[in-house]
Amino acid sequence: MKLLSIDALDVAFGGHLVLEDIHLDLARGEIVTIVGPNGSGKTTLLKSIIGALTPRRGRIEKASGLVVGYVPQRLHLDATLPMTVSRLMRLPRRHSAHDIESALRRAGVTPQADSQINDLSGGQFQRVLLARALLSSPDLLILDEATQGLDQQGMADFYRQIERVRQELGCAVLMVSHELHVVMRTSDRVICLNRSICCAGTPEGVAASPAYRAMFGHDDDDGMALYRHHHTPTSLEPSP
Ligand SMILES: Nc1ncnc2c1ncn2[C@@H]1O[C@H](COP(=O)(O)OP(=O)(O)OP(=O)(O)O)[C@@H](O)[C@H]1O
Repeated sequence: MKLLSIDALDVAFGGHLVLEDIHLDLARGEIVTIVGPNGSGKTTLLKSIIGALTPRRGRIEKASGLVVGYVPQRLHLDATLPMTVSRLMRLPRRHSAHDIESALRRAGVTPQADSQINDLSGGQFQRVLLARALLSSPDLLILDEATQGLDQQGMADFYRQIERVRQELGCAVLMVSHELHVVMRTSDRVICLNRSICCAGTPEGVAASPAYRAMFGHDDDDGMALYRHHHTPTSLEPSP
């Protein structure tokens, strides 16, 4: 069943067309990653899906009652204002202490509810944002560069957590990432965006496509080696 169907979508800022003729379907339970250079329209596409931007043309159809959880690219918090984990989790809606605790656990982080946000590591903070998006038990989880600022290990751990969440909730995941090597291991499908969709398909198919190679060169060779290991149980498994 389709959760989301995007048809002939154009989005413009002023007279400047940022997304052109986007067609995209999402099914329950799949992990789809959008890759593309800076300014290629990735965030604009996610914001259009959550309804924060109005398209110039085209349609975005959502399954009836679709619940979307959104982890934004950045969350600017005033470092001088005290803010506890519990308070952040209750913005903008109140949730029970039990629900907050189970969302944090599901996101793989267990800070004390009265811990200060400013005292969390980058990885813990990203997981608190993920937990916040999980509070509504989403059918579709949307993440915009959720691993920005994390080191390689933190990133790999974070994406493993996303796979666990997908398994537990059965939700679809649509995410933007610049981490090509991790994307290749985690995603069912990759969409390569540069104002319009240049290529799309399985990670291996996209990585082999001329459009993708023209955009990203061959920097992903290590990542593809890891990816192949991942899918070839007889060869060496990638190191965690
Ligand atoms: N609110 C806005 N007003 C005007 N132009 C905008 C606005 N938001 C985005 N843009 C422009 O739209 C284009 C696409 O931006 P977008 O943030 O979607 O790209 P992106 O692929 O997510 O980039 P990055 O990888 O750097 O995050 C850019 O040229 C950007 O300057």
